[in-house]
Amino acid sequence: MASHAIEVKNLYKIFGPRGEDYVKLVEKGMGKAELNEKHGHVLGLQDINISMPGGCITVVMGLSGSGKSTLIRHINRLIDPTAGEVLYDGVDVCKMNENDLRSFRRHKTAMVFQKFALLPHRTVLENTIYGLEIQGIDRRESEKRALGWIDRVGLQGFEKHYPNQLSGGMQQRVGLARALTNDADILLMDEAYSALDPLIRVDMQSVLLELQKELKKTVVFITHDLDEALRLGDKIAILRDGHVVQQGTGQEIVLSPADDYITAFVQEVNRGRVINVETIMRPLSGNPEGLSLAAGTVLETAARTMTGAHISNAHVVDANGRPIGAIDLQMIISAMVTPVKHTDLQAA
Ligand SMILES: Nc1ncnc2c1ncn2[C@@H]1O[C@H](COP(=O)(O)OP(=O)(O)OP(=O)(O)O)[C@@H](O)[C@H]1O
Repeated sequence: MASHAIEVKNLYKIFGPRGEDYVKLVEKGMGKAELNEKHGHVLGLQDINISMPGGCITVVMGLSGSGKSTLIRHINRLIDPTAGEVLYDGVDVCKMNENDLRSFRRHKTAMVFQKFALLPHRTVLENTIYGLEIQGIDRRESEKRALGWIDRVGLQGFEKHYPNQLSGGMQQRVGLARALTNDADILLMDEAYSALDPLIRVDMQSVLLELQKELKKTVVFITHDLDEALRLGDKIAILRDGHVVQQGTGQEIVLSPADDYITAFVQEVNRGRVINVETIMRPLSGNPEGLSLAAGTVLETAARTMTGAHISNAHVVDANGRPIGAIDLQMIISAMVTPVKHTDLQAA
């Protein structure tokens, strides 16, 4: 069975008329600044290798100009690569002929944009139905589907409203309903929530997570916000100057940042709300002691539960209630405190 995974392999994008000529130089170590200075070409992406598992949310994050948008646009080939492959279910999107590409874009991918991209003169229903209309789907069928999604994103009662009658969060819900209506396996979300107020943004993250539990789409979500990445990402890839600096789960990145760039990103993170008990537990030796904590419990909750019960030992149990490890308050507190960097000590 197809996994609906996306594999990005050895992907390069060098902007400029003769990008291909410079791949070798970049492979040999020429960086973005030098390529621009000496050859007037812009290094957009450099040797990107990311597996985006089917049915999971992969977050691509990085500062402005790091290559996030360039990368996501390769997935539906709005941008052609200079070298490399983007495989979907094993087929290279970069080698598809025009017909296959059109069909892939229309049926397999849907995009949600930061600026909503809603048509102002169309109602919520008409906006949601738009993609189906283009596909020539029967009006009654497409209306039924669109109304179902409008309902699922919490906009029932607003079907006849126009975009300018809706708040930003509601407009983004329309964007999401429209994207879901065409039943694509891949959902591409480019800074989709970045323009929203913080509370609405968290609200929209919850909507996505709730829907994803059931829909299991292959979501590629671009953001420059680490909290958002940690909340949404089953997997996170962090870009800098067009290359991947680190990829892994949020826990892996917060616990072992690959370099100073990532350390700076993760420094402000509330580790107690990100790291799970099973990430730091030690193997059981002997009978399970103290409180029982479910795997998936974050450290902050574990600490609160243990201190509330005046018990400093606990064991972690899996979904079947089987003990899988042991933990104590000291381990929890150590993991919650950001490690002091060597350079900080020297500066002190
Ligand atoms: N069409 C283009 N021509 C030349 N250079 C480009 C083009 N598109 C992007 N770039 C350059 O490629 C690099 C990556 O840009 P990209 O827009 O992918 O970054 P980003 O991480 O999405 O940034 P932002 O968060 O600001 O959108 C930047 O240096 C950018 O200037």
